[in-house]
Amino acid sequence: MTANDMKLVVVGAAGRMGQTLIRVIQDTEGVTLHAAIEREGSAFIGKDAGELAGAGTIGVAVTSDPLQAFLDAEGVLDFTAPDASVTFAGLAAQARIVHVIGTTGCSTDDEQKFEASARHARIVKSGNMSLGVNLLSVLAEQATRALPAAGWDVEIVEMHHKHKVDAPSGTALLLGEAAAKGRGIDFATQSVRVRDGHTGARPVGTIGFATLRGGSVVGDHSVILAGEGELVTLSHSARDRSIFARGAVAAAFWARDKKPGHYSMLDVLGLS
Ligand SMILES: NC(=O)C1=CN([C@@H]2O[C@H](COP(=O)(O)OP(=O)(O)OC[C@H]3O[C@@H](n4cnc5c(N)ncnc54)[C@H](OP(=O)(O)O)[C@@H]3O)[C@@H](O)[C@H]2O)C=CC1
Ligand SMILES: O=C(O)C1=N[C@H](C(=O)O)C[C@H](O)C1
Repeated sequence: MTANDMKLVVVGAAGRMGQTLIRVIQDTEGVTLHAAIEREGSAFIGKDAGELAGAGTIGVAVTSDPLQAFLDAEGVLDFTAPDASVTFAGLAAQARIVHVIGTTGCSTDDEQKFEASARHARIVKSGNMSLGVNLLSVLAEQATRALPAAGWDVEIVEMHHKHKVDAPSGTALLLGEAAAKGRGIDFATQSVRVRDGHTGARPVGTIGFATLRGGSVVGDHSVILAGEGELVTLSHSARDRSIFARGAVAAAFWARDKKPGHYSMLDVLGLS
C-alpha cells in the first residue's frame, strides 16, 4: 500500500460480488480496501473483511456505517440491491466520491435518483462491468445496424445461477438497448420480455428475451440474429466473477479525476 493508493469501500461485502471485489482489490496495485460494509444486524459485522473473502487477515473489520466510511474514502464499489444502491448513491454524493454501481434490476425511479446523485458524485453504472460484454454490446449494435429488421429477428438469451433475483439480467437489457440503438428503434416499446400462451406471430422489428436460471452459472448471454435460412449468434460466457470486479476497480480508477456525472463502462473502456 502506498500513500497515493485509491481508498475504496466495498458495500455488500459478504455477497458473491462483495467477496470477489475484496480479493481483487487485495491483488491490484494502486488501490486499497478502506472499509467493508454490510447492513446493520448482519452476522458479518466485526469480522475481518479479508478473512470473509478468503484473502487472509487484512485488518479491516466489516461495519454498518457507510457514511462514516465514505467520508474518508475516494470510491465505493456497489453490487448490492436497488434500494441499497439508491441510498449509497445519496451518501456518495454527500461525500463527493466515485460510486461504481453494478447492481441490476433498478427501476426508472431508481435511475432518476442516480441522476440526481450524479450532480455531486462521479457515478459509473453498468449492467456488466466486463470488457468482453461491453465489446459484445458494440458488436450487437453494429450487427443490427447492418442487418435489416424486415429479414432479421433479434432474440437475447441469458442464463444465470439459481440465486439471481432479477430478470431479464442487466446485461441482457444492456445488449437489447445496444441492438435497439443499432436499429434506430425505441427499446422500451419494442422489447418483448416474456412470452406465454397463444402469443400470435412474432411482431416484425421487436427484440425478444428468454431467461434461464439454474445451478452455478456465472452469466451467459447470446444475441441471436435470426434470418431466413441463416443464424448469426454473438455470445459471451463469464467463467469467473473476477472479470466484473476487475472492471469495477478499473472504473473507479478511471473516474478518480473526472467531474461529477453519470458514466458507463463504454466511457471507461473508450468504446462509447
Ligand atoms: N454489473 C455487473 O457486472 C454485475 C452485477 N451484478 C449484480 O450485483 C448485485 C449483487 O449480486 P451478488 O453479489 O450475486 O448478490 P449477493 O446477494 O450475493 O450480494 C449482495 C450483498 O449486498 C448486501 N446488501 C443488500 N442490501 C444492503 C444494504 N442495504 N446495506 C448493506 N449491504 C446490503 C447483501 O446482504 P444481505 O444478504 O443481508 O441482503 C449481500 O451481502 C445483483 O444486482 C447482480 O445482478 C453481479 C455481478 C456482475
Ligand atoms: O447476478 C449476477 O450474477 C449477474 N448479474 C449481472 C446481470 O444482471 O447481467 C451481470 C452478470 O451477468 C452476473
